[in-house]
Amino acid sequence: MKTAGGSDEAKRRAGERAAAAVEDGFVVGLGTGSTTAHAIRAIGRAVDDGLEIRGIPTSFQSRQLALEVGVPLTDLDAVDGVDLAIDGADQVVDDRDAAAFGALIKGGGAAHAREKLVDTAADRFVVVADPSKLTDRLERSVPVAVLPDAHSVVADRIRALDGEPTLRDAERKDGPVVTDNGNLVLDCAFGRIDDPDELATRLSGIPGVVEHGLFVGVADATYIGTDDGVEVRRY
Ligand SMILES: O=C(CO)[C@H](O)[C@H](O)COP(=O)(O)O
Repeated sequence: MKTAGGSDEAKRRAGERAAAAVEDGFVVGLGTGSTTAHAIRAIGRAVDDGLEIRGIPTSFQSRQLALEVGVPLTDLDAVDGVDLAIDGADQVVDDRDAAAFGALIKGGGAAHAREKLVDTAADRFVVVADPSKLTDRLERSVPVAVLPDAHSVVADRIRALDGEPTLRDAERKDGPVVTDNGNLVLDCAFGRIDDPDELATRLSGIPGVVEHGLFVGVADATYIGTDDGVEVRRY
């Protein structure tokens, strides 16, 4: 599992703090990545101790981990709503004076399409992160999941928005990353993103784009694990 950036101890603190917010009877969105994995394991331990919840995984990875640790699973079609979603992020705007305070870039694990579906369906969406994810302005490449047939035309449209798209290569497989839903991923560098909301609208308007990794106005809070505690930002 990818663990780049930030200490695993900080990730564990953030994940376990979020898991502690899960209440009996909850339907919980289970995000993807190394930080959320700590939350899923903690939820699994709570289920062992009698907590009754159902989880909705956002990826093959989170589904497998949930099954391994005994978290009962369901899906969006089978529930009336999602009480809480817990998910990681690649960058989080942590400038209280910025209009985009709390905006995220996600998709480092190429799971952002299902993550956005589940995270936005939740009554409450909590981001779990370590301090390496915090930034004044978003500036990492934005993952854009595209229909396979559309990757070159979408890449042209990204260039027209002054972005530099790179088709994400797979590791230990020839060719590109193929997402859990059979899409390809363009990692799109835009430099510093001053208005993520506007960029998000433009990206969503490109035919062939399945979903992009800008999450603007979606998170309710971020739990930031540090080496000696957890800081909470509320939006
Ligand atoms: O968006 C994601 C997957 O698509 C992850 O949540 C994001 O990449 C953070 O992962 P990690 O907690 O391993 O740093």
